[in-house]
Amino acid sequence: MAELLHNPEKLLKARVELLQTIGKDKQVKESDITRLPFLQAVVKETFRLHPVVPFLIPHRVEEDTDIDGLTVPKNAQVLVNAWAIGRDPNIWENPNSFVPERFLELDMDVKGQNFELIPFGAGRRICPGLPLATRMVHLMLASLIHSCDWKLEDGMTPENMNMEDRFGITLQKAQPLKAIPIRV
Ligand code: HEM
Repeated sequence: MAELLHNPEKLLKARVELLQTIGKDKQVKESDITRLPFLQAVVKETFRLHPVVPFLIPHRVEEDTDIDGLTVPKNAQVLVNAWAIGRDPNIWENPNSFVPERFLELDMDVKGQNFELIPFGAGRRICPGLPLATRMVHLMLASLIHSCDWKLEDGMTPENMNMEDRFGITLQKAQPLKAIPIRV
């Protein structure tokens, strides 16, 4: 929601997609999500810029492991910086910009097959809550956009919003978002 309010043209685009696909008077259902490619792109772009668990969960190496000539010794604790991977300029064009459209042309998802985008981790310890979480995130975001229009609190504009992240086990907005719903 913060990125959408920071980029109102993307919010409008997501809203138009919802209105054209679902209509004004029906509620969004889980089964509608596959018909909402722009909404899916918005969620991927948000996971890229603001991964919920920025360093994943710490892993311990079971045996000396060679990666591209670098030896990671047995018992080392490994943190995977998903936040930095999501903003790596060698991978992403305009890495710090919120451009959901980039995913419309990319065959890439968040299920651990594309190491450029791993908000749920990958491999045998990938998040087991992924199917539930992705359904709920899409459904909640779609419902918020579809049922209301949104504005920022007084004095706040898209340009002067603070979009910095605060790091911990989970990522938070450095300055919490205050958004005001407008019934439509
Ligand atoms: C948007 C929501 C969520 C995100 C982004 C997320 C992300 C993650 C990440 C990054 C990991 C670590 C993976 C790794 O280190 O390779 C993880 C682990 C885990 N997640 Fe989630 N998660 C979410 C929701 C959920 C939900 C809804 C559940 C349960 C219903 C859940 C249960 C777990 C469990 C049990 C683990 C530990 C798995 C293991 O170590 O084998 N997560 N999650």
